[in-house]
Amino acid sequence: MGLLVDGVWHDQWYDTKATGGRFVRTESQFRHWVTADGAAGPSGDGGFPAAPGRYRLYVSLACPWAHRTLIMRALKRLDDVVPVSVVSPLMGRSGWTFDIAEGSTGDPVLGARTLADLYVAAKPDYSGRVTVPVLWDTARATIVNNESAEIMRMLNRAFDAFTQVSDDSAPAELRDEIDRINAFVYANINNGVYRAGFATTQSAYEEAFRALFAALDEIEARLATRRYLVGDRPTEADWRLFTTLVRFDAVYVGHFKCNLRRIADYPALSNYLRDLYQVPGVAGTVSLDHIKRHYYGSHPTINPTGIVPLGPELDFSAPHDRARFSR
Ligand SMILES: N[C@@H](CCC(=O)N[C@@H](CS)C(=O)NCC(=O)O)C(=O)O
Repeated sequence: MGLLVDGVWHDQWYDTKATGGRFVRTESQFRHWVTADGAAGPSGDGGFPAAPGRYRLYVSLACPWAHRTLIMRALKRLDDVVPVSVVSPLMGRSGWTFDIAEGSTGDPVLGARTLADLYVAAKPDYSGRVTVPVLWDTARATIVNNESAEIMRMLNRAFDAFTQVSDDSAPAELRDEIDRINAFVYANINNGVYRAGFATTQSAYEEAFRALFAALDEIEARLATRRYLVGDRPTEADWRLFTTLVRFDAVYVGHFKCNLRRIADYPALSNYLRDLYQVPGVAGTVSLDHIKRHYYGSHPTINPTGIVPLGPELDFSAPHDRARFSR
């Protein structure tokens, strides 16, 4: 694990000293948008028109943020339109790599050895973290965007001319409600598990842990009376929650010490998780192998032996009770 300073790689762990042991996630820096016609989006510059095969998505199958973009690509059936490269699950001293022997698909575009090579190719003096997901533009040889929330919204609509799937997972009339739930889920659950797991003081851990389980209780209550978080079809809000839930019992309970309850102990959340998993296309985006190998193998300050636990037994394909809610 490390970061780039003026384009040079430095191998160092997160610095939590300045923040009282709290893990604070940094802002993504590449914020251009692919749009249907190449006009500028909500941030960054224009000049990135949607086109089949032009943009490549770089993901880790382990990473919950990258995972949400991969789900959107699967739901919109953009597999041939936006090709994907998968990094190796292990994030070691060189950060994310394209080590094929370790499970990466490699990088056919630049023949890069590490993800940092892509960041430097896009911006030779880049300073900051080298994170997945990355949306790369092969025409301009640069990073369009490295913020998963925004890449999700691009995949949701910008490529509609090249897919049969016109579904909108963030429809305008539900947008305010989706944004409200997303903010709550992000702060307390998606990022909450990391704030618990990467805390370096007891009080920072306890603060994150309490907020996490209070939020899960609140979402459990909401999902006891409705099939999805917002509206009567799965929306972006559900997919953003899903990527944390699907990792929870395998990784966050043990590795990140989020062990008050498992998702399996929540009746509504566990059925909801299976319901979403069984949506066509979604199961193919879930790799518990990459997920477990990444977390247990890449954080030596938390798990120095790197031993990957064999359990728990999980079956997301088992029947669920969610069809009782009318659509
Ligand atoms: N805000 C970013 C966060 C992405 C992120 O933090 N990804 C993690 C993997 S789960 C990463 O690449 N971390 C490497 C690092 O922090 O050095 C997004 O949602 O796209």
